[in-house]
Amino acid sequence: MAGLTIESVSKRFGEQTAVDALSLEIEPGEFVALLGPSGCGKTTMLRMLAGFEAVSAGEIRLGERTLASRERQLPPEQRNMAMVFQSYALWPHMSVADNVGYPLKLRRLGGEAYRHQVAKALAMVELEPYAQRSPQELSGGQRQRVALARCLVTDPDVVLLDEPLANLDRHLRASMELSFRDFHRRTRATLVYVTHDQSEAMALADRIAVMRDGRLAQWATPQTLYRQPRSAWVAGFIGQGSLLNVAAGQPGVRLEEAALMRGLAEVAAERTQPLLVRPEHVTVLPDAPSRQGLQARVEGVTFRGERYELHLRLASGETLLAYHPVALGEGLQVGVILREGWCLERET
Ligand SMILES: Nc1ncnc2c1ncn2[C@@H]1O[C@H](COP(=O)(O)OP(=O)(O)OP(=O)(O)O)[C@@H](O)[C@H]1O
Repeated sequence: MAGLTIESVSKRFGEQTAVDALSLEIEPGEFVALLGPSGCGKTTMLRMLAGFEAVSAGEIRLGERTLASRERQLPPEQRNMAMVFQSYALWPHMSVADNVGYPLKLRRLGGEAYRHQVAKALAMVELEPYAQRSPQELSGGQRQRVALARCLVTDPDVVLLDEPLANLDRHLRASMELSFRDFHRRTRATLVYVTHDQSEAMALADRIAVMRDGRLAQWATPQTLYRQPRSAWVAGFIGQGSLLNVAAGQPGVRLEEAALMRGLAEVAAERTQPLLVRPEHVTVLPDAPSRQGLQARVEGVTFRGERYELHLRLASGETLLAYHPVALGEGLQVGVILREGWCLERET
């Protein structure tokens, strides 16, 4: 199997740059998410991988083979990639099996080889019992699995997915996340998955390319993005947390409790290093008689089932999000201890 290389790829539509010198090195069999807000260029990047859009600059390669450069654009059917769209685009008048086999018919495959490959693809998404049904007789999740089987039937090197769960309700999305992971484990296909939903990207992908305005903001595992986001923008996009300024540390450094608490005690003018504090690293002391830690006021309380989210305001005026096992009254003065924080790049 071959890896997918995206090297300094740009796409311009007239004056507008939709993708700006993006580079990614994707391992064979890797599950990669392109994540970012609406308009950041995710779909344009996917369409350039598929061959539906030409690149304005840069190069896309699968192993040693150049798929796209300024001089050379391989047509979609010669790339051995398959794409799954948000709308499943199934033929309503064909059975599930015929829908799945359609790409094979286009390649003029018939007989036993055809039947075998359709059966294998249906088994991959656990839809064998539904082979003779029409797509109208299936649930949204099952239709999505038919679309997956149809893209798998030709044994593609790379599967491209454009917000494949966007049309499903929340409950179904969660169960489809599990079936996507399962699907990936069984096929070991290289998957490139476009989404604007960070929790979906975190749950599914081996690595995530976070995009902003056509550029790569960070390229890392979900764990690294959560624990070591490069900038305040990435931190704000991934998970929950608070941004404070501290007089300690430098970008890319983790601060432990003692250094962090000292750095926060400084006057505002000295506190120039932006810092991310995740809510699970905040300890709230509701009735600290010694007035330990920083002082804060409870401004809002939200019940989240297994815990409460506290919206706190520090004496400095900055806001801080914390988790707490029980509800606290709004307006209550509390002490807070920040057990760790992550120093971010200063935004330019
Ligand atoms: N064919 C086109 N002609 C002109 N501009 C385009 C074209 N396709 C996309 N764009 C512009 O390029 C930018 C990136 O669009 P793209 O669809 O790739 O974003 P996206 O991140 O996939 O957004 P969404 O999540 O909303 O689908 C947008 O500003 C969009 O308006």
